[in-house]
Amino acid sequence: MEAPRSSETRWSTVASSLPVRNVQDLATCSEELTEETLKRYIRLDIQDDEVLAERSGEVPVIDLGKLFNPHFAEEESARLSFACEDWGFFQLVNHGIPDGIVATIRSDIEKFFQLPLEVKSAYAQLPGDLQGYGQSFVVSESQTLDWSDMFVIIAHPPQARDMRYWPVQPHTFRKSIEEYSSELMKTAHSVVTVLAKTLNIDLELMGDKYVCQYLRMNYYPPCTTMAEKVLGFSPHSDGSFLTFLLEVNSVEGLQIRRHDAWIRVKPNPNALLVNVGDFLEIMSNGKYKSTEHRVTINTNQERLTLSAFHVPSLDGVVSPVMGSAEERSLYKTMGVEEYSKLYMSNKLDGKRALDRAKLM
Ligand SMILES: O=C(O)CCC(=O)C(=O)O
Ligand SMILES: [Fe+2]
Repeated sequence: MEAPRSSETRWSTVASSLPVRNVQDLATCSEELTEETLKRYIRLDIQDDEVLAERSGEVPVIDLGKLFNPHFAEEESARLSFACEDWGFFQLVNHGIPDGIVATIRSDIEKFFQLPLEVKSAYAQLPGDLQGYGQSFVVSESQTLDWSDMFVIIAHPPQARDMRYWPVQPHTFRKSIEEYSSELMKTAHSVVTVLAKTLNIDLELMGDKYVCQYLRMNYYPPCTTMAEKVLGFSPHSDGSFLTFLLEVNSVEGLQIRRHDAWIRVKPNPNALLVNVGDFLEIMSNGKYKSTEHRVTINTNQERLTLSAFHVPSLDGVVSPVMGSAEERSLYKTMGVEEYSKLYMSNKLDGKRALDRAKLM
């Protein structure tokens, strides 16, 4: 066992979460699925939301190979820039992570969540820790709960890893996490290099070198009785710089907020779904948008995903970088740790952390 590292202890002061019932287990215990237990998950506010199913294929598709091919680079970079400005989301194809590595991590994640609860519980979150097997952040007894379980580890930088959370079952898991993580670091670096150019920001200033990578495996069990009244993940924007989502089993569920409605995202098994996080919105002075999104639940199919959050180092500071001397700064300069605390506490008072970073 390794000693806790400084970044881990620091994160522990950022957040602490209340323990709640395991959702995967609850979903399979039919005698427990009473109105009383389900009450904590029901949302009265989502039935009237407009969902535009017919637009699910519209998320921009960006080809990483083209971004580095002299024949296409200019045009593809412009499309990337448009995607970040107008959508805050894009499907990244030709992303360079070998098929075998993606296939193994997909099957390891499926196998992990199939393990008995007692086995998974060995990785339960320690009090105040963001890492481990458990639920999304819960701050009060009255908070509406998400219909999902998750498993979070820090994968990068290697010295920030806490091996107590690295699963030993299935036996290939540690290796597949390690490989996926390091391939994704390369892919992310390529994307950040192009984004820096589109924003005319020095790559050094993008903080890419000091980024931490959090891997969060999400399990959304089906809800046989009232799928349309619960959410797997309540609406939020990501407290990251960039997020890279791998849809592990291609079961639909993610929705993006767009023009006051929700757009369903059709899973693309060959792509990584990338989104702009709050820190990139701040750094680009609002040019690139950290878009709200949520996850809905199916009646009979489970959804599995892997989110990789690329977050600036807690020691860092994020400030808007202006394109010209005339441009007005729209966001405060925020310490990453200070912002992360705001982000974690926003469920308490319902105010978005990003709005509090705005200068108005
Ligand atoms: O699982 C998904 O589809 C989305 C997960 C997500 O939004 C997140 O992890 O921040
Ligand atoms: Fe998210």
